[in-house]
Amino acid sequence: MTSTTRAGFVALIGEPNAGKSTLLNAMVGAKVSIVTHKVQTTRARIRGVAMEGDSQIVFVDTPGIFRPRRRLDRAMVNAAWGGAADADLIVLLVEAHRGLTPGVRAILDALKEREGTQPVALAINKIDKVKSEELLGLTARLNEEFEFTHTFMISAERGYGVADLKAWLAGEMPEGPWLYPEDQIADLPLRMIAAEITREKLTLRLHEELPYQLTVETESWEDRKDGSTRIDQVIYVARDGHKGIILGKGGETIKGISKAAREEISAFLERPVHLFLQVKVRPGWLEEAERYSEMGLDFKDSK
Ligand SMILES: Nc1nc2c(ncn2[C@@H]2O[C@H](COP(=O)(O)OP(=O)(O)OP(=O)(O)O)[C@@H](O)[C@H]2O)c(=O)[nH]1
Repeated sequence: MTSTTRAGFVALIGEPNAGKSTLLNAMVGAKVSIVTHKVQTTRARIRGVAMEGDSQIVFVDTPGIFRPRRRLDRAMVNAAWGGAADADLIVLLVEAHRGLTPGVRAILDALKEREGTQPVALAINKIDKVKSEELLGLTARLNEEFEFTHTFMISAERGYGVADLKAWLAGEMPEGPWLYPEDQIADLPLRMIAAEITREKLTLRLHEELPYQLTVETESWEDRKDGSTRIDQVIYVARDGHKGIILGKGGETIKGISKAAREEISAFLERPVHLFLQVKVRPGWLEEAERYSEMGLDFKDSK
């Protein structure tokens, strides 16, 4: 008998400090932990990919959903809900010892407006901090407020209940082919951030000259024994003329972009980086736009 593969997106939401990063690391593995605390400064939304049996679970980021402070954050709020809206499933993380705070209430209100769009599971985290009677009371109260598909009681830090949650998520993912090749999973958030940095440098350098139909993909990633990382990226444009703009006279423009991007990626990874950029014309780019938005990169609002 052949087994069926499953793949889908899960949005982990909750107040700051609820334990999202800790839970993510517990489900995905250590590599993401380097990224997660810095990832909010980027617009890349994929925080990690977990495999469980034949299921691939892609965790999407929801940066700063509930406390927009600056204008930039506003855009992130939209992006964040975008992430949640595209997700097959939402997991709301609530801290056991803090319970139904005004922040959690605000999230529940937002969820209620979207009720029915997708299943929402409740994960009460940090259960190591409370007594079981309190936990039962809180579970009941939260379930009165919102109709959760399922309630989990976990300690992300100690690992209690994490395997159950992960197994359940795996079973809830829609049937379909995996979204990412298995050998790229560990690096995926890094790959996306690196691509996003290069894209940002293109934007800064080219301003309004920047072709709207443009995308950056990290094609290969190699952590070398000498402690450096080799990254190959392709900048895809829709027309030949766009390629010329990006290269600049004698390749001056792309050189400048490459240097700026390399420095920032290197600072981000905290290791030396060798960055190789290539510009390719891909006329069918627009038709593929859908694919990129699936990957969590939203080109429309970044013009
Ligand atoms: N006692 C206890 N502490 C936990 C548990 N899970 C996470 N923490 C702690 O809670 C704090 C916040 O955890 P994070 O994973 O950074 O929370 P977050 O939701 O990603 O926070 P933001 O990045 O601010 O949104 C850290 O100090 C964790 O060690 C748990 O199950 N039990």
